[in-house]
Amino acid sequence: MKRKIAVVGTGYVGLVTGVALSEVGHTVTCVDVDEVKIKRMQEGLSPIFEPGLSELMTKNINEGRLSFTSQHQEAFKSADAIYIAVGTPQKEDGTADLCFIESVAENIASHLKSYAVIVTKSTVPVGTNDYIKSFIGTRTDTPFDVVSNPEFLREGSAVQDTFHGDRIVIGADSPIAGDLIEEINKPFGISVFRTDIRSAEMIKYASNAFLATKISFVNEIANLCDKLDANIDDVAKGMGQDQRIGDKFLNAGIGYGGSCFPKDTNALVQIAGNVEHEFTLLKAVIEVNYKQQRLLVDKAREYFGSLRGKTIAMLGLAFKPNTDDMREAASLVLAEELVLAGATVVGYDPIAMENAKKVLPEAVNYADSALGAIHNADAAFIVTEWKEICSLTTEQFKENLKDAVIFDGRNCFNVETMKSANLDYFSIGRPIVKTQKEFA
Ligand SMILES: NC(=O)C1=CN([C@@H]2O[C@H](COP(=O)(O)OP(=O)(O)OC[C@H]3O[C@@H](n4cnc5c(N)ncnc54)[C@H](O)[C@@H]3O)[C@@H](O)[C@H]2O)C=CC1
Ligand SMILES: O=C(O)[C@H]1O[C@H](OP(=O)(O)OP(=O)(O)OC[C@H]2O[C@@H](n3ccc(=O)[nH]c3=O)[C@H](O)[C@@H]2O)[C@H](O)[C@@H](O)[C@@H]1O
Repeated sequence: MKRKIAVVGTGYVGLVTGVALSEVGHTVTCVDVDEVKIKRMQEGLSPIFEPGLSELMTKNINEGRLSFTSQHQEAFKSADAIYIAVGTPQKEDGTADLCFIESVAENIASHLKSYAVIVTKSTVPVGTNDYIKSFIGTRTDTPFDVVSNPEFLREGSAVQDTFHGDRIVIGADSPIAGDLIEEINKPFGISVFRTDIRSAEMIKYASNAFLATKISFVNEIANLCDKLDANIDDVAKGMGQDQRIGDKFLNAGIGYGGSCFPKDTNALVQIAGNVEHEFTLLKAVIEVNYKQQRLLVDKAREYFGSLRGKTIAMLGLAFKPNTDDMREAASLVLAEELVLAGATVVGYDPIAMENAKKVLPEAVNYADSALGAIHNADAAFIVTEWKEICSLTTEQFKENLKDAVIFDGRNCFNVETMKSANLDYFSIGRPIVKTQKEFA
């Protein structure tokens, strides 16, 4: 059955959710407090870069199933379900900031005129849905239910993940409300896991924390490989063939960034702290990632002796390929450290450049191509493994770089190829190729 749905918040999660729900036949109105964004979307323009999103958005607007408004009451009018997809950023102390959730709860309490299921897609600490329920319940007489439906999409493949996810988690204390959300999701054909609200909230944090743990673990193994002359490529392959471990999320590099792993791991440490549980393991995961994000600067400093006066080409600025999102990107940390060390930074990213200019240190310069960035630079830092960056050739590096040295934070290039091209090459947990200079 086709339903009428409101989606509150049109970021990576809200917009993709709204577009996907309209694509499977529901009538969706997305609401956001950002009027500039709403105007853009009303004109059929996506405010974010996400492969495949613009096309689906235009299609569903044209077919009359998808619309955008800045008025909550318009979106909520006769909605069967109201999806909350606003941000839950990190506060100074690491806890999740629920101010946007509260403001949506106020919006719902003021404008809810008929029964609706309120669906929380945002990542929220355990107990938040109970809070939303009592917050709204004490402010309106209109009946409603609350369901937790955490989101597992990844940026850069959000559309693909939404249509082909591994599972849909529905946490409901009211079976009727849970059934409605299951029915809404039926056209996706993805298996559904039903549980209670608090467990659903915990599944989201536990999943992100586990994936972050896998990354920090493999990075520590890579750091050991560096010291013991083993090769992380083969170590990860050998580990991954054990089905209990699995071969996904074992790519060593300069750590995890993005809008979720850093904030959600910090939030879970705080959530544990609130019930007097010291989450020692997760604290270590966070600490490992902190060091890992700075690793290329340490390696370059060791190589050159001092970075003062050196020009470093930073290739890739977004926190991962295929996104324009700069939140908690390793490039932020690296640029800051390089500038502090007296180096000149020339950045390049195929898509995230405009967003990068807003958040990277002012001293950073930009090139309009990868080749432009490495031209006359002393060294190249590979920060994000965009296809365009990984397909640079050894000839291009040699023709353009002054010192012909590459510090690869994403293990993009083949070690043997670098060796035969006579390039100095440092990656994470793989053999060093050093042909020209003595280590300082
Ligand atoms: N970005 C991601 O890949 C994923 C994010 N999540 C979670 O989903 C939630 C949303 O994340 P993003 O989409 O990245 O957020 P975002 O920050 O990109 O977008 C949030 C949007 O909500 C709007 N907003 C704030 N208050 C509002 C209100 N009262 N009414 C209407 N709109 C309002 C903002 O203007 C903004 O456009 C977070 O809890 C996040 O942890 C979960 C899975 C994946
Ligand atoms: O809650 C969220 O927001 C989302 O967080 C992550 O998705 P995302 O951050 O978009 O991207 P990932 O592909 O998970 O990458 C996160 C970071 O980990 C790094 N990473 C990933 C995998 C790997 O093997 N090694 C590694 O260093 C990436 O470079 C990136 O910086 C999760 O994968 C999603 O399931 C989840 O919904």
